[in-house]
Amino acid sequence: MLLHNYFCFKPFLFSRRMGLLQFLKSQFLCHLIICYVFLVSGLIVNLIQICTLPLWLVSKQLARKINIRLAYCIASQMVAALEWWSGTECTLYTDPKSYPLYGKENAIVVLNHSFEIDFLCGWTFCERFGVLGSSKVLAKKELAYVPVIGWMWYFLEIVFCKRKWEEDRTTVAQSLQKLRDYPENYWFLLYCEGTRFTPKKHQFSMQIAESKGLPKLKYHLLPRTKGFYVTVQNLRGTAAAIYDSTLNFRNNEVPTLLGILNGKKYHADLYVRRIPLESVPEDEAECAAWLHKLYQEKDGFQEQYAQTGRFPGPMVSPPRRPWSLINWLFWSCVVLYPLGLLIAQLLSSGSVLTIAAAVVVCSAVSVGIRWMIGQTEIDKSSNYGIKPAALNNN
Ligand SMILES: CC/C=C\C/C=C\C/C=C\C/C=C\C/C=C\C/C=C\CCC(=O)SCCNC(=O)CCNC(=O)[C@H](O)C(C)(C)COP(=O)(O)OP(=O)(O)OC[C@H]1O[C@@H](n2cnc3c(N)ncnc32)[C@H](O)[C@@H]1OP(=O)(O)O
Ligand SMILES: CCCCCCCC/C=C\CCCCCCCC(=O)OC[C@@H](O)COP(=O)(O)O
Repeated sequence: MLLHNYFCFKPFLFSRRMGLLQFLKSQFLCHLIICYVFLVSGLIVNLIQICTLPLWLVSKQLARKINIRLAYCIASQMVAALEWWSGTECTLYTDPKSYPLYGKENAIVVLNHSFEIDFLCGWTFCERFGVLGSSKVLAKKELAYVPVIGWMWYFLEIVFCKRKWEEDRTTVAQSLQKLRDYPENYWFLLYCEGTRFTPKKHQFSMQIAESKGLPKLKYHLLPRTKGFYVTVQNLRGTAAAIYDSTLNFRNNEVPTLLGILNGKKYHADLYVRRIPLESVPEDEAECAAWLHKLYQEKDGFQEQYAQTGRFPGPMVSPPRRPWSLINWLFWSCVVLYPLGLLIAQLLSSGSVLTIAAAVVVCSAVSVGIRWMIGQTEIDKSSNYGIKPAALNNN
């Protein structure tokens, strides 16, 4: 019961209306198994990543390729939870001429930051276009310390920022330069809003828009232009295009990672416009103005979605691939078999002390995972964007 409360799930009673599978998906034991597989296999992968360190000195490109596959082992488990466990559907609205290029070139993805699982939907599209292991992001530094994902990112050469421009201007540019000879295609994700959308942050950022004489946005925070400019300048000649991506969910749903774990099915719609990188101005002020205009257009697309329930352009549903499920089944076998043996041994030992110790370890794992899930929750979002930079409690 204690463990159950940590996960804050609504108690489910098996009713005739609810299928057996749906009932199973809502069970705490299933969640515990999924989280256990994720955590233990993730830590094993982190350990293997550490073992690749000497290889970086001998063959950097080989070390990168190995780490791309290792990262896939972790990230695709979360994608499997979304597409195979919860059955969430992902529809793409895009120009059919651009479609064949997705996954075949390096690109900078500009995405709205309004949903707790927007990063996971991004990952799902990465998986479907074969760039999941290599995908990158400009992430806040705090995420580097999150076990499994944050540690994996270190080996993936993810670009971290402190959201303090005086410090970021050199470190971000240096990290981006290192990606110029990356051996496989990647998408570099940039949340130009810099933080997740909340009504308070929106109000604050619109005051800034007003003070700058910029039109107000209804569905986005005012974009930060410096990270965009530095990314475009440093990836020019390497990235072919900007993928301007606007995400929303059907039926005004507010998706969460806990919902996914609970087997709740959502329907994500993503509108993507491919914009050749050469059409982004090289001059910093013009580049900033270009980004502000882009966000005004994105706001228009969200307005259209709110009014009509769809984005412009033709729809396609890139098919889900079996690899994320196969990867999950593989890691389940690897880590559940020894766990089964251990539990059998524990029970046959009959030692109350050992069983109590096992329960304590199990509770600690649950609390750890709950903290990790908390990183995705908007009500635990930082104060960034509502206070002067010096007072930020990231
Ligand atoms: C076909 C399919 C296509 C697509 C599929 C979709 C996606 C898949 C792609 C890839 C997936 C890969 C990975 C996904 C996995 C996980 C990702 C998870 C999470 C990571 C996300 C984060 O951590 S977001 C937070 C970190 N990132 C950023 O902040 C990026 C944006 N920020 C910037 O660019 C900033 O400029 C900065 C960080 C570089 C520097 O920060 P600083 O605070 O110092 O900012 P500025 O100097 O820019 O700020 C001052 C200027 O901003 C104006 N402004 C606007 N609003 C405010 C406000 N509320 N408060 C204060 N200031 C504000 C201000 O006026 C200043 O303007 P100037 O004109 O003076 O610049
Ligand atoms: C197989 C399923 C396993 C389920 C258990 C998964 C446990 C969760 C694991 C890792 C969670 C960490 C993921 C990191 C991604 C968080 C993305 C994010 O949204 O970051 C917020 C950042 O942009 C802005 O931060 P603020 O809004 O300023 O604060």
